[in-house]
Amino acid sequence: MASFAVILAAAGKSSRFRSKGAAVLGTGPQKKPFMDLKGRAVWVRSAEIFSNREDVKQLIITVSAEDIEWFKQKFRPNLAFMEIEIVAGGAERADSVQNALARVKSGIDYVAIHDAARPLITDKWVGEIFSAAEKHDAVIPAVRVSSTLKRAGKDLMIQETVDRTDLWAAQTPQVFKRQLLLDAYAQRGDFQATDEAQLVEHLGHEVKIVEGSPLNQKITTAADFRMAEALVNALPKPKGIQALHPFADEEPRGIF
Ligand SMILES: Nc1ccn([C@@H]2O[C@H](COP(=O)(O)OP(=O)(O)OP(=O)(O)O)[C@@H](O)[C@H]2O)c(=O)n1
Ligand SMILES: C[C@](O)(CO)[C@H](O)COP(=O)(O)O
Repeated sequence: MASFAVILAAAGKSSRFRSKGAAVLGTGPQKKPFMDLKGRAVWVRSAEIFSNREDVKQLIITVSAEDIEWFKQKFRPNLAFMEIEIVAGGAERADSVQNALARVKSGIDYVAIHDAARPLITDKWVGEIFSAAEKHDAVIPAVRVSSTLKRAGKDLMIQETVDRTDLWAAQTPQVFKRQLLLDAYAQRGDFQATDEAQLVEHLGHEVKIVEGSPLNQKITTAADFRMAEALVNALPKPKGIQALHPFADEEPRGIF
């Protein structure tokens, strides 16, 4: 069986989430990975999909250095149960991932990087992406762009319509052969890639898309959080988690 390390990126500032007038939700940092999503924190919902898997041999989460002590106290049971290592995040997402990548054990075959802010991931989708990674060494989930795309100036006046043919919106978990990702980051310099695939593409290595689901949305704004609240109980529950959480008895209202 191939082995996977999973890096959960959760060290962002959530600046687009904490928009003006956003309700203060509970105590602690008002950051999206820590928000309670129908009984479980956003990051816990993302992590549990991976921690349940036999092929996941290491779980690392990036947390902003300023939040680490609070995070350790607040989520001590979850961290202990899922055996998650905490790594201090960096200024940008790529910095955070690089910090975590340095901690991946040498015997691991593949590294998956998942936005902790994508809590609606399912075991089925992860299985599809992990299987594809064993064939292609570098894979990402993505969905076809379905809206017409416009480029606009700062005045929001449209400058052009962008041809959306063959355009895809990248998602996570992005999965790579461990050495390939190490090589990609070694070449990074100070390039602030917004996803890991860009760095692997820069190496000239092919990256394969696995068609994903629009339900694997990233919580960026408060409106995204409200959408996630509406969707979360419609998704299949992660295997083996039912007995551990207070909302386990809620039947998923199937939209699948
Ligand atoms: N320096 C950073 C920036 C982002 N992330 C993580 O990467 C994921 C995707 O990033 P994004 O949605 O942009 O989160 P934020 O950077 O927090 O959002 P914003 O740009 O609104 O501040 C999130 O789970 C975020 O916590 C990270 O680990 N380290
Ligand atoms: C990695 C990602 O989710 C792929 O779409 C996206 O690039 C993250 O961007 P963000 O600005 O860091 O949320």
